[in-house]
Amino acid sequence: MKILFVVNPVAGTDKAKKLVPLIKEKMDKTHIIYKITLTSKPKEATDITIKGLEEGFNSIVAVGGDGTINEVAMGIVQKGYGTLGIIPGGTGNDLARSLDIPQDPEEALYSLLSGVTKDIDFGRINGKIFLNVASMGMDAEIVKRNEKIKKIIKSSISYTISMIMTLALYKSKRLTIELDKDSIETDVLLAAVSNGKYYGGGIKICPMASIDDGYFHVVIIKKMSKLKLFTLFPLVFKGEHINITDYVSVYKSKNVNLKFDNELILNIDGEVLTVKDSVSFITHSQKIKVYAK
Ligand SMILES: Nc1ncnc2c1ncn2[C@@H]1O[C@H](COP(=O)(O)OP(=O)(O)OP(=O)(O)O)[C@@H](O)[C@H]1O
Repeated sequence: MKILFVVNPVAGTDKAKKLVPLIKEKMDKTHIIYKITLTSKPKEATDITIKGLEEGFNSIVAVGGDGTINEVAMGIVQKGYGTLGIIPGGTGNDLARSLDIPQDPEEALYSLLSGVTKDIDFGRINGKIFLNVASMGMDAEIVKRNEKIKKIIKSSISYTISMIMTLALYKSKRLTIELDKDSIETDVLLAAVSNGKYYGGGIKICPMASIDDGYFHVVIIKKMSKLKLFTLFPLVFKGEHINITDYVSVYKSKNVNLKFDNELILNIDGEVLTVKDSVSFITHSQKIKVYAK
């Protein structure tokens, strides 16, 4: 094992940066060759990963949130080798949660050093990859709004505030959802293409999603009255919304194509992307090796 730790100093409003001394202290007690590199700008983690793999580091550990993990994974996918490690240092850390990686950074490091790995699926969309959840509709608007609010309120409560504001203001969107075996046209509040179970800081959007089964689970929440929405929404936190079958459907599919008028805001592993007219989510035949049990 030769490990490169890629630390995003701004992840989790500097939570990841504060983990550097802990990583040094614990790693110095081992005989493992390691290096710690801090990113200096967005997207740089991909280039750092590629360079690290070329220098002979076989394990690249993302120290940050889901955005950092995604960028490191992109480097591993581009090179076609290397094992991904995760030390949760972000705000939400939902992929770690979906993978049962401890939220405590020290425990996550020990778990990683035990060397157990798992091959996980990932999806492709417009040249990007996603490991956890790609979603659209109300929740993508929540993430977009949260990007503004978290600059003012530097705490995970910003997400709750964004959520309440969006619940009150959001209008549904007409989508045609093409799956392997079905095509559905409906007004949706939210649709989530899930590889992992959790997003948004622990919301169990898709309890039946399995990160290594080769499929996406697609959760579709249909248009409903605001009153109904306020009663149904709390159920999402525990994954109980899927029992409200009048409004919520779940499909299993290898590929998903969405068609819509004008623009759609997507939330891909916590990052916002705006797309036009249509977008496809494709399961990739390649897998990513991750330190997880
Ligand atoms: N040095 C840097 N300066 C500014 N932004 C950076 C830097 N390094 C990485 N980034 C960007 O920070 C963004 C957020 O990272 P990340 O998702 O890991 O943290 P988070 O948002 O706190 O956690 P989570 O997604 O789990 O809620 C990413 O889009 C990444 O490109």
